[in-house]
Amino acid sequence: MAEADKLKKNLEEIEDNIRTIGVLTSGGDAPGMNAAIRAVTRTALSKGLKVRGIRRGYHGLLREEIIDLSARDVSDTIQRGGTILQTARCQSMRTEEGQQKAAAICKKYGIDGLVVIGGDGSFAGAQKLSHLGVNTIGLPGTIDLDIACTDYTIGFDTAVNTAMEAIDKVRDTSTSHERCSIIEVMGRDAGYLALWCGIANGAERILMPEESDYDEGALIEDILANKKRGKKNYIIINAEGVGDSINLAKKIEQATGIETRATILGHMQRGGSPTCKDRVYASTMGAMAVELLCAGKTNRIVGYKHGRFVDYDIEEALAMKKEIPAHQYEISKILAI
Ligand SMILES: Nc1ncnc2c1ncn2[C@@H]1O[C@H](COP(=O)(O)OP(=O)(O)O)[C@@H](O)[C@H]1O
Ligand SMILES: O=P(O)(O)OC[C@H]1O[C@](O)(COP(=O)(O)O)[C@@H](O)[C@@H]1O
Ligand SMILES: [Mg+2]
Repeated sequence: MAEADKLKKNLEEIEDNIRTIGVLTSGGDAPGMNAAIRAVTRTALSKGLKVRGIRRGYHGLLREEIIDLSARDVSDTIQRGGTILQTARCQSMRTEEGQQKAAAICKKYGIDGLVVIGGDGSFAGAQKLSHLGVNTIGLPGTIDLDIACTDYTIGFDTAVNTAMEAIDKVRDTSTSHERCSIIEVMGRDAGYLALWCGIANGAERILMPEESDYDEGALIEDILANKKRGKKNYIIINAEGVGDSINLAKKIEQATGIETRATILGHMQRGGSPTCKDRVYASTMGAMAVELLCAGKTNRIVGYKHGRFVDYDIEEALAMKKEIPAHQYEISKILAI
């Protein structure tokens, strides 16, 4: 048999081995997750596979909250925020007992390939399942953009645009009253939303968890100097992980005499209809996850690096470190003069 025919036959055999694909969303929800679920479902169905949706992440898997998904079940979902499968955080999945139970449930329901849409924590769970014999592929789904192996995560584009539009509105009133405004964006451990909004909204100062030991005295000085330069407001974008925006506003007002208000954007950043980019990239990644499973791959994460969709070994991906791009942070400071 010619090499090409052998390869084709091998691939067909591997495809035959995967009969049922499961899909779940885990960790914080993110706009575009539905586009990914839809793409996983329809790509798998188009290959003659069965698709099972697992509700409420690993929590639902352990409770056997498993439903069949048809092409129609994912109709009218690509434009919707949130996740139609619901999501959860699940402590017992962190234990060996929980992981073994989860793998046994996958086997019970014939799930031989599983797509996990979530962040680093969710991938750690996927890795454990892969070691227990369930073929798993992770898709990066988080508004935080804090996954090292990829330049893109599902939901970031929508969330950052939502936050940017909200901050523009706060800026209008802040300028009218010549105030200092602190706007708190999400990001427990990650400053990407803050950095991008800081640049996009022309903020005077960006506070990120990665640079959390900022000098409060220097900040007060800068606010006063900014006023002397003739600027009509002072916008601070504060990432959730840095701390208490309301308290900081009080301190600034006391020290500078400038009226200061804090706005916490909160969960509105996680909702809403996904942008075109989130729909298209999430669809591409969802389809790719199924292709990888059918090619016999497991323990992989799909990423987008240097303009291409790629896949990485989960261990390798979780070991990568991601840093806030220093040059972008420097640019934000220069542009604030
Ligand atoms: N080390 C781990 N081993 C197994 N499962 C994990 C591990 N870390 C997290 N998980 C599972 O993944 C879920 C989501 O993780 P979390 O860190 O909250 O969100 P994200 O996936 O967005 O980073 C956790 O609630 C837990 O069920
Ligand atoms: O909704 P919760 O449970 O309060 O979590 C808030 C956290 O979730 C996020 O929105 C998303 O984080 P994950 O995607 O890692 O779950 C963070 O920005 C935020 O700090
Ligand atoms: Mg996370």
